[in-house]
Amino acid sequence: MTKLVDGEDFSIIAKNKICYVTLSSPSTRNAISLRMASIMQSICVAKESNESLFEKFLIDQNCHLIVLQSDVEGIFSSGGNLIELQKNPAEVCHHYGPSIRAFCQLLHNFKIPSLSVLAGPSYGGGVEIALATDFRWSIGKNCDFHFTQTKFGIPPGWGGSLRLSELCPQLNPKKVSALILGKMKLDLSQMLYMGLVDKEFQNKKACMNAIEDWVNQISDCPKSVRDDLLDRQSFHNFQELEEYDIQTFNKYFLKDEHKKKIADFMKNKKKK
Ligand SMILES: CC[C@H](C(=O)O)C(=O)SCCNC(=O)CCNC(=O)[C@H](O)C(C)(C)COP(=O)(O)OP(=O)(O)OC[C@H]1O[C@@H](n2cnc3c(N)ncnc32)[C@H](O)[C@@H]1OP(=O)(O)O
Repeated sequence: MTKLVDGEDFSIIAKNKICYVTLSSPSTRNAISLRMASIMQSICVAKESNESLFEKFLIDQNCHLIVLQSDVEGIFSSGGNLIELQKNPAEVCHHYGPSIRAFCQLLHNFKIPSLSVLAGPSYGGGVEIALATDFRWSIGKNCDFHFTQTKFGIPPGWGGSLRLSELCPQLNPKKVSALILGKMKLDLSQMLYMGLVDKEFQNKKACMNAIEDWVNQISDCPKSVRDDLLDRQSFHNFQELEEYDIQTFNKYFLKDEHKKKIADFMKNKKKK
């Protein structure tokens, strides 16, 4: 196990090719503090053209998956830290929003998949953080999204509005605005229906087992195939993507590794 961030309320640890980002601030229901945001800025903002400390950590630790989780019972995150935002002047909080946005953008844009494990509800910016990852898996029934930003006279500011339209193409910008203006709540059934939650689990053990199995399957894939598949995200034009998929398929089709894996599969079938 290797630690990038070892805070009491916010940690980033790599273990068995999984990077665990854990929120653990029971006293604020996992609100994102100024200190957490400052750490996010220091590890997510790249200096010059180099990779950020977080990206270097993920590469050096050979991580295949980023898991964003809460270890506070009954909450994922309560979003912006209202107490700190109330008592600090704007100039002290100048980097707060951009730092958290950089963290959310890295979760979404870095080449390996990212997953939020939702075992409790999220509020305001906490929803936006949960939306930043590629996938969301729920544990139990209470993982509601509460869009409370306008309760505080502010629109979402950590990328959540755009992510909603990306994840739910049926939610055009006008519908996203209407949802936020309504301070709406989405419950698990709605989130499953909208594709905002990708898998549901009855308990934490089942969810963690599924995460480990996913990473084992990723590890089982030859590195070059894994890297080529992960490079798909750099294409945004479907025609270029189709050409890339055909090119990479032909790169491996009936080559030695492909033939060997077919032979191993057939040999194991005979043993059964
Ligand atoms: C763009 C982002 C945007 C922004 O930055 O403006 C935001 O994210 S605004 C914040 C959006 N968050 C919310 O709307 C959630 C506000 N909190 C609540 O609604 C409740 O606290 C809840 C539902 C999270 C928990 O309710 P519960 O009854 O279980 O407990 P308490 O309300 O007594 O809270 C316990 C304890 O936690 C502190 N707390 C809760 N939320 C926050 C927060 N967002 N920031 C700081 N501290 C928070 C609360 O003050 C209590 O502390 P205590 O010392 O025990 O009084």
